[in-house]
Amino acid sequence: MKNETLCHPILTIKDLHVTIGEKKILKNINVSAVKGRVLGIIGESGSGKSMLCQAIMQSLPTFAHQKQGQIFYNDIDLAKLSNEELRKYRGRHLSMIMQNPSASFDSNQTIEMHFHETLKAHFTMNKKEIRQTAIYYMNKVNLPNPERILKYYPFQLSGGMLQRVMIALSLSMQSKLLIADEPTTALDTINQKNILKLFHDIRTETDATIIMVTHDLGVIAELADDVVVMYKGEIIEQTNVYECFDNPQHSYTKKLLQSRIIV
Ligand SMILES: Nc1ncnc2c1ncn2[C@@H]1O[C@H](COP(=O)(O)OP(=O)(O)OP(=O)(O)O)[C@@H](O)[C@H]1O
Repeated sequence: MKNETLCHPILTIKDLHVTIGEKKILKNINVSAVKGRVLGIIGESGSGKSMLCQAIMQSLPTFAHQKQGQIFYNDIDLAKLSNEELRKYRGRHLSMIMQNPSASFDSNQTIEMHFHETLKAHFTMNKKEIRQTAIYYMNKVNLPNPERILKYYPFQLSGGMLQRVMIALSLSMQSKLLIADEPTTALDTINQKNILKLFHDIRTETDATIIMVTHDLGVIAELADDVVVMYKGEIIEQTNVYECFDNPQHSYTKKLLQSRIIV
């Protein structure tokens, strides 16, 4: 576990409420992510984990509304920024690996064009450097023959390959805060292990902050420094990873941990 006394929050969410119609999806969310540490988010399906990630990115679906609250990235409230201002933060500062990669690719653009658009927006790189960077990160996520994949359109790749391209794209921006919403669900076991090793390396070798949403308590045990447990749109437990496993407070957290032992 990284030393928490040396670190300060890069992200602070205060009193966040999100609704869909009359339904309260996120209620009174207060949480911080500390620089250089991994915050794991766990909770049953539908508890609001993805909505929380999207609220942080200020990319909630149009039918969901942030009713209240502040989302500070350092001392900037992201919820107060215009779309144009947000564009400056997305990329080098904040990026998100989503559960469903196909939704975030443009089917009319090759993978190379996606890298080009993304990297050009955040770095001063020429075409050759963009290509080299893309190949470097595609190798990191274990994609075979990256040179060939660059020429492909998203629909020519399998879900697992597209997921890895998305991870490569996100990593290529070297964001200060990386949000990974169940990044390995579309992957087979070998690639899951490889991606988790990659997150492990980012955690130990850089001062990036990672928010990792997962159903897998093994991933939490392996990667997380801090843990948030969500239940029906609320945070019911927030602690460091050792306390979470050794001394869970909430009955739901205890149930989660017990189910892991039984399985
Ligand atoms: N497309 C949608 N239309 C209507 N309501 C939705 C939609 N997506 C999510 N919700 C509502 O938002 C709540 C939170 O959903 P969210 O996707 O954040 O849960 P989650 O914890 O990420 O679940 P999972 O682990 O299955 O991904 C859900 O219970 C649901 O009521």
